[in-house]
Amino acid sequence: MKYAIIRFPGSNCDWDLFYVLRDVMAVTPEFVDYRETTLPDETAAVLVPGGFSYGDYLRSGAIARFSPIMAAVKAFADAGHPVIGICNGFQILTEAGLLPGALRKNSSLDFICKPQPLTVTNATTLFTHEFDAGETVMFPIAHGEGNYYCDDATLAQLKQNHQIAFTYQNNPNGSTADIAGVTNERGNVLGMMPHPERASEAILGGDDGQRLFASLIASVTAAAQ
Ligand SMILES: NC(=O)CC[C@H](N)C(=O)O
Repeated sequence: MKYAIIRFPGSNCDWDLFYVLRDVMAVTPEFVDYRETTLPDETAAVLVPGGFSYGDYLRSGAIARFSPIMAAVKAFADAGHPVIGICNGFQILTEAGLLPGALRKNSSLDFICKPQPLTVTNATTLFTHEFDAGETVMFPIAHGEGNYYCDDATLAQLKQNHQIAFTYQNNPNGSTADIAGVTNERGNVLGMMPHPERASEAILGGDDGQRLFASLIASVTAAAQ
């Protein structure tokens, strides 16, 4: 089983994810170039990393969504397989229509880089079942466009379908309803602005992020049996 990490021009958290998957979680990651049109054989999950794809021109993720690989990512998600987008990956997945809502500039208009306490709002997803519901975890954020927006009707749906996975305790960027991470309605696609891959070893200040990857790996392993 492989964990496909998509690399766009300007991705900069690709190695962070690769390192955590291979060296901390002991699974097999593989980089996939944005110009590819297919995912590697035996891909069990797709991870869209953080960064500044295409220099964040237009809006973050607005150009990356047209990359050749994105049709394969969409087909993979449509088939019910797990896809996670972190930071710029979240921005790309919303631009691609795989997740509801949009990411706007932080309300302060500043780039914000600091650890954030989050509440695990839904601990039953493919990506969060190793957490306890309502638990506080610390993940860093590092973004200029992390201000999650959706309209009232979408927010009502997100709440009704339990699609809000993580919320900020001290909303740093103006996000609607303190939302830090959401899933699609089916629950197999997660996007989040905070970085679990930068919180997966005690030496980095905390290892809460490991349980997100452990959740994903357990879900993928169970599905393969
Ligand atoms: N680390 C990231 O992916 C953040 C970059 C992101 N494109 C932004 O909003 O600034």
